This record gives sequence, structure tokens and C-alpha cells, in this order.
Amino acid sequence: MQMTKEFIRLSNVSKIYNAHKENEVRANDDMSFSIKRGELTIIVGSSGAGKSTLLNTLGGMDSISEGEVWVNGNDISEYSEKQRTTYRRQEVGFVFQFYNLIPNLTALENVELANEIVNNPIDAKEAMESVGLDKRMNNFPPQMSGGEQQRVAVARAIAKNPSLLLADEPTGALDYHTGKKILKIFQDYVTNTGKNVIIVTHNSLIKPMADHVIEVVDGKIKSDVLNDHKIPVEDLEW
Ligand SMILES: Nc1ncnc2c1ncn2[C@@H]1O[C@H](COP(=O)(O)OP(=O)(O)OP(=O)(O)O)[C@@H](O)[C@H]1O
Repeated sequence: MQMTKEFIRLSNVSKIYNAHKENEVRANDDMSFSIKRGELTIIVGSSGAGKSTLLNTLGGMDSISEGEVWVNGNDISEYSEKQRTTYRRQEVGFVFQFYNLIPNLTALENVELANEIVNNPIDAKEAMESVGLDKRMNNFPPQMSGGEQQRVAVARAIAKNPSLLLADEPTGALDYHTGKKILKIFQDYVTNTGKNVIIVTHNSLIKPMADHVIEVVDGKIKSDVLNDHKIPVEDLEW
């Protein structure tokens, strides 16, 4: 089968909380866009715009109310709970704002735990090396800086060898320089592997580092722009 260039396509996707009640919220409202293979995509918007809701949809964490969500040739909006669990486990790597590491396992053990649950993992040590932490493998998370813990979290996501890496405000808890290091890892990952990374953020100043920027306002897509000349993270200032 020929691989198409399109990797993700959302068609008229809505997520409605408390439908038909007084407190109904259209967190995602009639969203349509597509994402090509090998893209670094940034989804940007202010607080409450609907970014996390969208990320939860793409990551198979939640079902939608209306529309279709195609990932890698499959309509994941039709998946049963069980199929969604398999999808989430096998296909998606997650990085969150607050690392979510297990404190009483070493950095390496945190990464190993993730790659044990998938069929086609990357060696945990290799993943640690790829984020520059080969010397800190046997440290426990509380002995590491925020930036180092976030690198472990990125290694953990990469070690699953996912087809899609999702990051929700991955630099939200980090200082400027440390945040830049994390963003560089994501940008290099896309360049080196040809896989897809989607970063959700409220920081519109990082938009130039992406291949594709989707802006969300009030649950709707406000703009959808391809960057022909993305900027290396090193050259980005904010
Ligand atoms: N489980 C839920 N039940 C009801 N409303 C919800 C639920 N989850 C999110 N919402 C609402 O949906 C809207 C979008 O929320 P969402 O978390 O997706 O925004 P966001 O852009 O990620 O914001 P932030 O940057 O602050 O995390 C908000 O109005 C929020 O209150």
C-alpha cells in the first residue's frame, strides 16, 4: 500500500460538554484541518480556547461529539474504548507540562516502564542518550532539575517509538534556556525521524520553529498556516 502524505485529518469535529444543558460548552466547534507526515505542528491559543480538548482527541484520551478524526488511515473517532486504549498505548507518546515521572524509580526505569508496554520500542538507554542524559540514568527524578526531568519525560515518550508525539505546554514549567533545549529536542526529533510532533502552547512566539501552525480561538480554528522556512530553535528569541 502506498503511504499517503496526509497523516491526520479532522473533518467537522466538535466536542460538546454537558450537551443540551444550561452549562453546555462547545470546547471544539466544527474543526477541520489536515497534517502531513513528518510535520512539526504547533497548536496555539489562549487559555480555554480548546487546545487540550483537541489534544485529548488526537491522543485517543477522549471521544468526540461530532465529526471524524483520521490518523494514519484510520478513523479513530469510530474506535471502541478498547481500540482507543491500544491506539494510545502503541501509537502515541505524551509529554506533559509537569513531567509526571514516578519518583521512586530511576530515570532509566521510568523510560523502561514505558517501552515495556509497546510492541516496537526503542532501547531505553538509547532514548536517554538521544536527550543527552546518558550520565544521569541512575538518578531518581527528585534529584534532577526540572529541565532534566522533562528530558526524561521526552525520552520516555520517544522510547515507545510512537508514530505521533504529543506535547501539552512542555516548557510551561521551565525557564527560557531550559525550555529552548526541550523545544530543540522536538525539532531535531522530527528532522531525524520524519515522525510527527504536535506541540500545544499559549506561547505564540515559538510559532516560527514549526512547519505548520494552527491557531485555535474560542473552540474554532482561526488560522491554519504552513511555514515554508521554519527557524531553528537556536535562532528563536522570545
Ligand atoms: N470535562 C469538561 N467538562 C466541561 N467543560 C470542560 C471540560 N473540559 C474542558 N471544558 C471546557 O472546554 C473549554 C476548553 O478547554 P480546554 O482545556 O480544551 O482549553 P485549553 O485551550 O487547553 O486551555 P488551557 O490552556 O487553560 O489548558 C473550556 O471552556 C473548559 O472550561
